[in-house]
Amino acid sequence: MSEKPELVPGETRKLEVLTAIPKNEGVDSAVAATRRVISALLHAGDRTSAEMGAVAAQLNAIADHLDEHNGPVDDRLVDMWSGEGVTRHDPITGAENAIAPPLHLAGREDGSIGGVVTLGLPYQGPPGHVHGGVSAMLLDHVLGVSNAWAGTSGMTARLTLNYHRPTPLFQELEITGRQMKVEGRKIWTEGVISVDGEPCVSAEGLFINKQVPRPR
Ligand SMILES: CCCCCCCCCCCC(=O)SCCNC(=O)CCNC(=O)[C@H](O)C(C)(C)COP(=O)(O)OP(=O)(O)OC[C@H]1O[C@@H](n2cnc3c(N)ncnc32)[C@H](O)[C@@H]1OP(=O)(O)O
Repeated sequence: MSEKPELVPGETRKLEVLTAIPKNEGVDSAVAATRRVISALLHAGDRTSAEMGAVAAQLNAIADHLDEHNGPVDDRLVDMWSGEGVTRHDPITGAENAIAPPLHLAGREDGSIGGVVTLGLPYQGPPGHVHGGVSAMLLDHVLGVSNAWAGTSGMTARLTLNYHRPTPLFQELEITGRQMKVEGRKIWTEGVISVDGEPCVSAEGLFINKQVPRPR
């Protein structure tokens, strides 16, 4: 992940994609297929007429095949962190991560960032609505990327969530974030998840300017 230099007064940035663009080949295409499987399994449940024993055998065969060709996890960690720019593996935006919805984010000239995402059954909490922990995960990440976009990043020290109304599944959610203030090592950042312009969840984060070293 590259850090952007601080904006000087009067400087603006063009809109910029801040998340990995999924490819229709390689691991990205397999991950996209896996997301379909996760969703379809949850949709199926135990009342399905599908033969789940056969499904489990097929999926285990795929996992065995991948395990046979995978190297040590330490090497993979180095590989994950070797590039500059956006991450491809995180659980919110990662094109290589099947648990990521995935959310796509872009930086805006006014210093904020934003993106849209529609969440399905794997992210359900209350009936037909998004799990509160999932909203917190999305907002933590969006606040973190907002800091990267603003040029001063840190680790989450405190995240305060306000849940204003239930967040619906199967509807387009807009998620925005903005760095508000930096004082010494302390960074204050805010974000919101909205539907049809109405806020569902808002977040205030305190981040501390500290970086965990990359694996080498
Ligand atoms: C483009 C793509 C990019 C891609 C960008 C990808 C973005 C990913 C974003 C994900 C963000 C995460 O999930 S990060 C992972 C989740 N977070 C963590 O695991 C953090 C775990 N906690 C820690 O490591 C530590 O506690 C830190 C780093 C937060 C702080 O430790 P430290 O560095 O030793 O600092 P410390 O001296 O304790 O505190 C410094 C000052 O902050 C205050 N402070 C510290 N913690 C708190 C707190 N919880 N609430 C209030 N105040 C606090 C202290 O009182 C002190 O104030 P004063 O005395 O100076 O006034």
